Amino acid sequence: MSYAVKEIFLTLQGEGAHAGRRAVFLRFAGCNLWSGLEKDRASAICQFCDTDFIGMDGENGGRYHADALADKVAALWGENPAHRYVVLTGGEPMLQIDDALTHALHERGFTITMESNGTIAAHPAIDWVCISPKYGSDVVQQSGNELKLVWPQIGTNWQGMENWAFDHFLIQPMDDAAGNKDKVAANLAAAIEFVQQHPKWRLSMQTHKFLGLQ
Ligand SMILES: C[S@@+](CC[C@H](N)C(=O)[O-])C[C@H]1O[C@@H](n2cnc3c(N)ncnc32)[C@H](O)[C@@H]1O
Ligand SMILES: Nc1nc2[nH]cc(C(=O)O)c2c(=O)[nH]1
Ligand code: SF4
Ligand SMILES: [Mg+2]
Repeated sequence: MSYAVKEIFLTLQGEGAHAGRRAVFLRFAGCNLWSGLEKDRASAICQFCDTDFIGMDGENGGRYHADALADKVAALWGENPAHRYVVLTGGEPMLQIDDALTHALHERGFTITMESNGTIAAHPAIDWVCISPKYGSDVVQQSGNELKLVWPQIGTNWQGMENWAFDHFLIQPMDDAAGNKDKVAANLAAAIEFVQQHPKWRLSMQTHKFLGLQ
């Protein structure tokens, strides 16, 4: 099996309970909730995506086998073997993650986080499962480490999600893919209001966006 990779880069985890942690990001190409083409955005299940995940043309992108991919992740991490941390994202990473890749990353000492929309069951070897549900999709992965709900999503049954088996419940304000500042401000206000009303949930900011990181 080979993997279609959009990009791989060293940065800090920007979101969630591990925000601020040094991390190699491995972004897989392709998603099951949107083609990634702007012409399809309005008819997609997930319409607010902030990410280009089409093709293999990004930094260190390409088609890799498991060992070559894990070697590339390790090379980007660098010499220090301690606290090795990789974030598998996309696109939808569960379309491609398998035994061979998780094994190759673990062999090289990495702790593996995955950012997934939860429509495909998480691979059991992943160390930290972050699920971000999308309204209108069927979330089968209702357990893990963090549930990161982008807000607002009209119609979302967040009350039902409070019974899912996660350690952390996070609300992340929806960024506007078209860059509309008024929408961004309104979404931030709605997210703050939500957390003020529902203390089970904590605010997750996309800190990389204001830190100037990738
Ligand atoms: C690009 S997605 C890739 C992983 C997976 N497909 C998913 O949706 O979880 C990575 C994270 O960014 C979040 N995200 C995407 N677009 C966003 C936006 N416009 N505002 C805030 N978070 C966003 C997703 O919900 C997810 O938590
Ligand atoms: N720095 C940084 N942190 C992130 N956390 C989740 C991200 C993602 O796109 O999955 C992301 C990302 O794209 N960049
Ligand atoms: S599910 Fe994730 S990668 Fe797919 S379109 Fe939505 S936010 Fe983007
Ligand atoms: Mg991102």
